[in-house]
Amino acid sequence: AQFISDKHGISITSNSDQHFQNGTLKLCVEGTAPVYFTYYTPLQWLKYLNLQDEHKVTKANPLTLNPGDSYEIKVYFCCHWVGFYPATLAFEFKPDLGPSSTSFHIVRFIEAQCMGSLGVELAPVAPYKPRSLPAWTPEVNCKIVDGQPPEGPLPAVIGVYTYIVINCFFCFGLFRRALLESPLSWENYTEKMQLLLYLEELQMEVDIKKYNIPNNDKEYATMVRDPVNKKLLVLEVPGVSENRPSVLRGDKLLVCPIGEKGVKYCGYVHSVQLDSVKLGFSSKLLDSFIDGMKFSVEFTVNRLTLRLQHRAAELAATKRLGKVLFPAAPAYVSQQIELPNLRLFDSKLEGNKEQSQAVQHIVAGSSKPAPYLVFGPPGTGKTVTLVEAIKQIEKTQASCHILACAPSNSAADLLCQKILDHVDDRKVYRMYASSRDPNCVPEQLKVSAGCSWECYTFPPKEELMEYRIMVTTLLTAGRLVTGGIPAGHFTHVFVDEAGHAVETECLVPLAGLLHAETGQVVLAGDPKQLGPILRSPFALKYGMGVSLLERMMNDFSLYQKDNDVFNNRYVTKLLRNYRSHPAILKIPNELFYDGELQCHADEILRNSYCNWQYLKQRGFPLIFHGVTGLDEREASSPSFFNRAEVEVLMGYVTKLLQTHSKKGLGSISPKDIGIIAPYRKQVLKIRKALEKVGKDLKLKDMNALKVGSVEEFQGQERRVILVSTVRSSPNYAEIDKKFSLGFVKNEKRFNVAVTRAKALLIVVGNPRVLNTDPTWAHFIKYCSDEGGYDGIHFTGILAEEDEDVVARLAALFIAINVQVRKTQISWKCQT
Ligand SMILES: Nc1ncnc2c1ncn2[C@@H]1O[C@H](COP(=O)(O)OP(=O)(O)OP(=O)(O)O)[C@@H](O)[C@H]1O
Repeated sequence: AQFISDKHGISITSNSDQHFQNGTLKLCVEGTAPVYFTYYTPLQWLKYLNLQDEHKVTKANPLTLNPGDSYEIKVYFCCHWVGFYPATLAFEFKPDLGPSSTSFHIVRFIEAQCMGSLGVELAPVAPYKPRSLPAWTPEVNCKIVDGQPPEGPLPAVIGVYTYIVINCFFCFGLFRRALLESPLSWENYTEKMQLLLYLEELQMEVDIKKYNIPNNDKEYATMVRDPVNKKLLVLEVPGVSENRPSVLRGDKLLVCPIGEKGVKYCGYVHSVQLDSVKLGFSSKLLDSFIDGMKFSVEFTVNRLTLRLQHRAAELAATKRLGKVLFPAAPAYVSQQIELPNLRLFDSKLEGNKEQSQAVQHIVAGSSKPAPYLVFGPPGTGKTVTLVEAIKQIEKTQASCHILACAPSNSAADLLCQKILDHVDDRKVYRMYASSRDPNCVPEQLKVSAGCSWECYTFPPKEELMEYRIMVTTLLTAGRLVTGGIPAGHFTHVFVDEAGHAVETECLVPLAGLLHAETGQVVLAGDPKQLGPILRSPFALKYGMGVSLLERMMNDFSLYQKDNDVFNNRYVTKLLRNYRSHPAILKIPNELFYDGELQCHADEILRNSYCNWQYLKQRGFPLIFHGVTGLDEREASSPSFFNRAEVEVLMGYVTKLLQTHSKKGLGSISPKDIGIIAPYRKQVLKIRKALEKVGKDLKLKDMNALKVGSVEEFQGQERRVILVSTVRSSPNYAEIDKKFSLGFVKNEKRFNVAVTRAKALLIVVGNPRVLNTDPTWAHFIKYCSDEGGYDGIHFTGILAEEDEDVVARLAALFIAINVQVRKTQISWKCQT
């Protein structure tokens, strides 16, 4: 405040409060005595900004400003890069020119935003106004009027598992702590896993309550009728698509109309939109509903998934899975396993001894009852190894039934698609949960692999049991247990991306379905990629952040190296990367895999962008494009977007799609490109922009260009990957941490994002913000050293830039502990 305030009768203004006009800054003098204007300077070196005044004021050439005078300084901004450019200017004056005269300073902030028409189109629909809800205790002991659930099977009878929640609340300090602190063992397994689940649930309860909306004069919720299905009401829930709050199709919430006491209406979620949910209520509410009616809203934790995990932890004990979950090394070295001779479906695997041996061991069941582990860095062929083993078992073992699972729907879809390459689709059933949005089901799976996507009703148990291969997410596999599929029916359970799942999730397809002695479990994954996502700091502290795959690798000798070799009867480590150009692999290989990863990607494919005309450096198919955008939000949605990054991304997408087949460069279609962005809003803005690009280029299949979060890309690959990091202000780091969002300071997310590309990787982000994270700093330096840096000027040495400002403030005798407040005065010029 001290430095931005006008002083000694001098005021510094622009012609207009809001916008620069003709780039002019005006100094006005209103005092009674003359003042000497001695110096002005931007406090950072600004390549794109140029200040000029007629008198060419310097210390050696000061200008006398008399009362009533005004003096103009012209500000020129010239930049080729879209983005947001703030700067701090300091103006120095003296009351007289005597040698002992002390100068005084006035500081101004200016901002320039350089934007194209697309950026203008994507502007916030309304200024961001976060909803701050007061703490509120809902009425208890009300009559609940049930609503209309979405079509599909309702949760069947599973244990309720609530008793211990209360129990654990009161006894936590006494015996529970000892249990949590003791190492996990088969003896305490169920109890400890359940306790960790309760801790997680307690945190979920605390988190979700913050979103409850009271019904008072200031705060209330309103709903409108869904224009398509008049029996549904639409409730605005900003942030719901980023799990803030976490609400899925089939979940319930409670509303209470203003003035009504003692009754609440239960609404079932029929679909989750970006910032709203569609709810099914009883006709009692619908009949009296009028648009604009005021309600209180209570969100509830969906306990179904928790109950499935509790049940799995319990069944693990009753079904005696000790030998599976705590595998012992065999007491004696059993005879050499006879490995089957196999003709592989995917002939590529024949050239890789580790992969083909892993398939043989899995087919032979040589690790039983211990799980077989396939682990290794990205793109080393874990998924294809699993898929090959599934196909071989299906082909060679007439009585087999295979359950293939993954933590997410997109990874399970990928598994299913790969299986269908060679297996008759009448033998495969892709089972979806009712929470799955039918619009996200890949087209190929809509016409094969059962028809469950359409109506979410499942065939009778007997019919289901006839399918040779069942593909589900880990949690949806719980339906098979509920549906009474007997233990042992599935002879093999495969879990891909197992490192991404909480152990109790991974238990769901095992406990109750697997025969402890005869069943074969296969886990594939990479502990260096995305791990389990948890809310409770206690659950994390006491070990729930370690996946089953990681626990196996850490704790059991049969999965560890003996004399520097792994025993491939139990475990295979894959190290040949078949996906990416070596330049793309270099940083993750150095940072996460001790340089062990070897590049074996197909030469023609991996080099297919090495001569792309828009590369900064021929032969180096990586671009880091520095953009200083703004991380904006709109209306009441907490999700972020960055228009400047969308514009830069679209520039590249257009160039890519316009690059026709040239020498060494295949033509590319939207399905070969993927765009990864960390926030839902950015994903949507990118999709909107892509529609425009698709129209301009007259492309019909633009929807095939996948845009999604890192979670949606885990396990996926594309010829070209673009990454938008969005963050441009370091101030939001806490939000990212709290909600497990964003790229900064999240190594695993970084690792997954940069290892999806085969031939070209383009990262668009703010180098100043990313540079505060050592992993990103390493990556940006690498791109710059190899000539792959593009975009705004960036020295790469942030500390130096900061010191520069500090030094210059000091030089101006301005105290350096100023808390610089941004945008006191903000001019925007559009170019
Ligand atoms: N032996 C091989 N020879 C040639 N290509 C292979 C071989 N094994 C795998 N690939 C190819 O490598 C790519 C990556 O394989 P896959 O997706 O199975 O890797 P992953 O280890 O599961 O990766 P991620 O950890 O990222 O999920 C695929 O395009 C696959 O076809």
